[in-house]
Amino acid sequence: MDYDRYDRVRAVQWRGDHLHLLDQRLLPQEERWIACRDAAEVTQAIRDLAVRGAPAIGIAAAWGVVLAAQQGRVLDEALAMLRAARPTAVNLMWALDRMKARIAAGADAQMLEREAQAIQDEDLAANRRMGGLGAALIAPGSGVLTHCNTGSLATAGFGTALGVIRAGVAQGRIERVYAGETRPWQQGARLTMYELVRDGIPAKLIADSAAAHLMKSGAVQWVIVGADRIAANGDTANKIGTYQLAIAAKHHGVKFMVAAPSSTVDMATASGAAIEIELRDPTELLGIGGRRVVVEGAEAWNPVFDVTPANLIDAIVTERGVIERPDAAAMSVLFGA
Ligand SMILES: CSC[C@H]1O[C@H](OP(=O)(O)O)[C@H](O)[C@@H]1O
Repeated sequence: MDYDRYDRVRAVQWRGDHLHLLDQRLLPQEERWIACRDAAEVTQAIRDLAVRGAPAIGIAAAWGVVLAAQQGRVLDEALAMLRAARPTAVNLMWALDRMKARIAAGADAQMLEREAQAIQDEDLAANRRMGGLGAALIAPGSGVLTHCNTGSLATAGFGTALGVIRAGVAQGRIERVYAGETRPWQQGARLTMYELVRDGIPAKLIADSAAAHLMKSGAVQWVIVGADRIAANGDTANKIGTYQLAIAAKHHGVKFMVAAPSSTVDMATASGAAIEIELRDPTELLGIGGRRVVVEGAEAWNPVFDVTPANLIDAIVTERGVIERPDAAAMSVLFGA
């Protein structure tokens, strides 16, 4: 199926001697691009969420290694700096481990450039494949709710959960799309709605706190989300708020789908209990759009991911295939023990 009309944003662009990033902190009000010219600048862009989204940060980090190689930097230091940029999305570590293996095999800067390009190209192909596999699970006439941003801005293009939604709309299976605003950083309000409006896909933004009420209304049959790390038993770390969506979905008989490439699967982590949850600066919670809304002197707790247990997930969709009712045994069939 031709999805090209749905896939025009490329937020991470390699330019031969620098990485060109669409600064996601400013969207949708401003489309500003930044140039990262060394591994330190790539690390800062990841840490500051100028580039974000599990696959996208892995891809950006891979290009950061290429810059370090081109500049004759100590590659182990560049790898360690990039790896420490954010703790939860395993795609970051997966991409860096893949670059490290090429370095250990004697790859020069040109060979590392080809490896980084392969990582980016494989992600786009995986998303296109996942879109079709996930959409096939959705009955015609369905409504879906998604959370955070899992589209072209979070990946090499097309998206993971948003890729399933794009494919489901293109196939006429999805009739209603709802996006949660996703406090505090508003990936849903600012980024997912930006992508859907550009695609011409009708969608309604909802407050995070309206999700259970929406499910109770019968308007949605699936909650479809991305992932930052899927443990060996299927427990899934994703944007904060995902866990409570899964609880509400179970209560209301709404199915719950996780869509993620195999680079998000971490078979070395036995369960969600072992996944490090990133805590970000509490000031991100004390304001909105850069304007403080909470009284001075107030404190905040700002975990930006949570873990949804596998028993609340109906399907994990990857480019290798679909795992329905995920558990350790089912995960090992596709990803090995
Ligand atoms: C396509 S996975 C995107 C994944 O990453 C997001 O987190 P962040 O915006 O903080 O990088 C969120 O968890 C999404 O599901």
